Amino acid sequence: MSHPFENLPTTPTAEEVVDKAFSRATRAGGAKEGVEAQQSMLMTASNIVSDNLQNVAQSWPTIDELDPFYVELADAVVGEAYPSEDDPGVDALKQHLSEVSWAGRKAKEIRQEYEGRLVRGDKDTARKLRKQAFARIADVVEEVEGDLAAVSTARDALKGLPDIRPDEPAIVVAGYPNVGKSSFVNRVTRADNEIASYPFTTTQIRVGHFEDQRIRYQLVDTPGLLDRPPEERNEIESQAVSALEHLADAVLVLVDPSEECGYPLAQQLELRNDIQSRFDVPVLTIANKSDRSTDVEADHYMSVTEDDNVEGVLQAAVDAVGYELELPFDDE
Ligand SMILES: Nc1nc2c(ncn2[C@@H]2O[C@H](COP(=O)(O)OP(=O)(O)OP(=O)(O)O)[C@@H](O)[C@H]2O)c(=O)[nH]1
Repeated sequence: MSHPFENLPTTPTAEEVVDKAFSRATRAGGAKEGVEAQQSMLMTASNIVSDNLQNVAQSWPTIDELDPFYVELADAVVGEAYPSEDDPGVDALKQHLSEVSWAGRKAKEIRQEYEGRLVRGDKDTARKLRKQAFARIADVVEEVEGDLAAVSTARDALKGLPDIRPDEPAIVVAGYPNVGKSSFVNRVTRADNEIASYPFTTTQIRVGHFEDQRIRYQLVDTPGLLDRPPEERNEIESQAVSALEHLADAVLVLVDPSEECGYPLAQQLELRNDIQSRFDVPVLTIANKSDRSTDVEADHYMSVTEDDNVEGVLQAAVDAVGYELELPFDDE
């Protein structure tokens, strides 16, 4: 499994749950007669409803136990998927899941309540009571119709998350549009279609991979997130940036001193300063397009299109990550 939401099963609709429960119940009842037939129908319908609804809730990971990167990212993704809720995000999702679970338990309770009464009556009374119980079970499922739909929406949105792993070293690439971020990522990650994109609000998260000393590194490009001043990010985008803070082991801020990208260098460096103050990991300033200009003080210079020092920058990024990962051992 590559991320905790990848294998979530499809969420049934309320109608599907009810249809399945009652059609199976009819079949089960057909095999028996009299009061027994009614008992069997009730039991089947109630079991199917409670199993299906409780499965919905149980198929989800316990969100609070996930890596904070996933919690933040899920919060942003679900927030985006629930535009009309007062308090969108994973808290709303948790609430929907708990309603669905409640309905599953309630279906069981209704069966228990009617079971005893069914045996005591004659055939006609049993039939009447069974119908009553069915109506109540159907009502309960209908009550969580919206919750099931919301769970389904969240599931679909989260299933498409890119394969980003918080337990693998991650180098985040930042910088204004057109400074050369995607040229860099494409240049250094293996070309075998490894770049996975995830459309996210107005933006994407792109992940590519490379290996160094048998360690797999993730190179995360975030066009639309870390490519403009923080005040221009909406709430959901800011949250996605918080997720990246949990993920990043190093950040490469690409700047284009030639200003061919269309943004003044001073503005690009301001973004770098903001990222530096926000991220708690090494942040390297990489001046790209060195074939055009080197007119800035940077940690490294490179030109992606000329292939100049691209490998050197990658090595510097790996070294920065290594420095981060080894820190705890240095304290001993
Ligand atoms: N001369 C020169 N041009 C470069 C260099 N690196 C990238 N470019 C050009 O700059 C333009 C933008 O590069 P991209 O890689 O698309 O930039 P980006 O930062 O990913 O842009 P967004 O995807 O919009 O965020 C392209 O036309 C590249 O060919 C370089 O080192 N030198």
